[in-house]
Amino acid sequence: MSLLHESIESLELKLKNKEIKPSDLVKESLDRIKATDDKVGSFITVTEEVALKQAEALDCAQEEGRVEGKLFGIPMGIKDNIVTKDIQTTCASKILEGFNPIYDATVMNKLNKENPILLGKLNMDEFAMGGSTETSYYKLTRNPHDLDAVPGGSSGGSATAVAAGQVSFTLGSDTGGSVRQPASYCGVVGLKPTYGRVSRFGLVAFASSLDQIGPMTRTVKDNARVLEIISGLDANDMTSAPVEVPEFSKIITGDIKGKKIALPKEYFGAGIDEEVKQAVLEGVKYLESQGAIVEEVSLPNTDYAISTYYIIASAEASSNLSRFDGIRYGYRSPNATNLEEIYKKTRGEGFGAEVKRRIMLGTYVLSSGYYDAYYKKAQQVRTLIKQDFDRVFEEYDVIIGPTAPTVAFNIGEEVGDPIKIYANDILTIPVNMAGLPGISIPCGFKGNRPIGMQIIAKPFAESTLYDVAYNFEQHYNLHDKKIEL
Ligand SMILES: NC(=O)C[C@H](N)C(=O)O
Repeated sequence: MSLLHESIESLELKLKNKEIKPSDLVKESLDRIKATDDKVGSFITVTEEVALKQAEALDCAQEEGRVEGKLFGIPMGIKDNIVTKDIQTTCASKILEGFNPIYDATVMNKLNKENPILLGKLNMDEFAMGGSTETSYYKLTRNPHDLDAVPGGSSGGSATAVAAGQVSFTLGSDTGGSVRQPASYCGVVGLKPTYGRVSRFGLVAFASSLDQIGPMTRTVKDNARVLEIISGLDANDMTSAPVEVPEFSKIITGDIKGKKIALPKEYFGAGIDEEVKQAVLEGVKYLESQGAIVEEVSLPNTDYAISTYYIIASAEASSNLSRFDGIRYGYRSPNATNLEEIYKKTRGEGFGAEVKRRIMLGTYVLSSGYYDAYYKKAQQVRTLIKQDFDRVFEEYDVIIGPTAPTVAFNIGEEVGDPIKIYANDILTIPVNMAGLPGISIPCGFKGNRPIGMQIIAKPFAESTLYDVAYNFEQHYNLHDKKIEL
């Protein structure tokens, strides 16, 4: 088994005992990227030079007995919509080609204090708009379990880099399922934290009332470790919450005796693949055997989630993306002869079709005369969706269902049909609308394509999610499986 298939905890021990050096890990990571990335396509930018330099410095520190930080020497990859100082950050868009940010996102500052090693920036749907990573301007990403399948999206590269054993962990971002759905398709652990748990400062904004950055890992404990590092109040993000950050990785017990699990009937109804449904229900049966109490509930407004999301998210996107005007960042059309043309041509040439679709939709629903009919109505429905969850959480600790209605689909199968792609998020979007934490963990296969189980909890109850997920991981463990590529 390669080092990159070991847990962060186990690597930490080896590094402390000087059995391995940070440069061994980086070398293994770079070798694996070189051997596999032309097949899976996880990376937009590989930061080989930065990684080797960091490894050299950490090798010296280790020599001197200074193995400091919770991620000392651990190889990581970051979704390309999280800004990294002096390292190209493209959001997988032509409009940001060659854009080198002048500062690090808060999550990067927090990670860097723990001494991990950055291997590069990961592919995604353009500006995180999509569910298959097929809207990237730069390249196609393939599912390591089946190269004919999409990896999911928008954090497709973040999922494949972990699944293919290219790095130990990655960060993704989740606006309507973009961490959990690719985690589900690629058989890794992906968490969307409670809205406000993690600072969004330096995450290129898509829909600010929904976006959260989340860790993608091989194991539940690795996930908890990364979350406890990146969480916390940040003066640079007024929506980050002043709540205590537990040491999640230390308090996981996996004890779920007496925990009440709710199964929403809408999450197992029409449109959900039979094998996906069965795998999740079997998983729930196992949790019941561990002492949990399982009951059926209803989340009656689930049906309205997708239409509501595409109004709210597009409205916010149309406003957020107005900053890409050819003046301030990245690409500027060479064909413009005056200011007006700079705006129009830069945006016309720089944005892809899906991004343009959302900007137009968002501008439309915010325009006077339509605001009340669409945007205001969507905000009202969002409240109803949140109230559905509030009611269930009065009695239950967690809600469980599939992460996505199906396993990964074929590359090219849905890309021409946005409505089909949007429908894949039916089980993840409501969680963003209500600001709740949700995690996807592997729970089976359909053929060679992984199935994900989603666990949802009350705001800031990530430790409850981790307990249930950790318990299940002792029973169903996918992370030892090495994928041949
Ligand atoms: N960004 C996300 O979380 C995914 C969602 N599929 C979207 O395209 O908006």
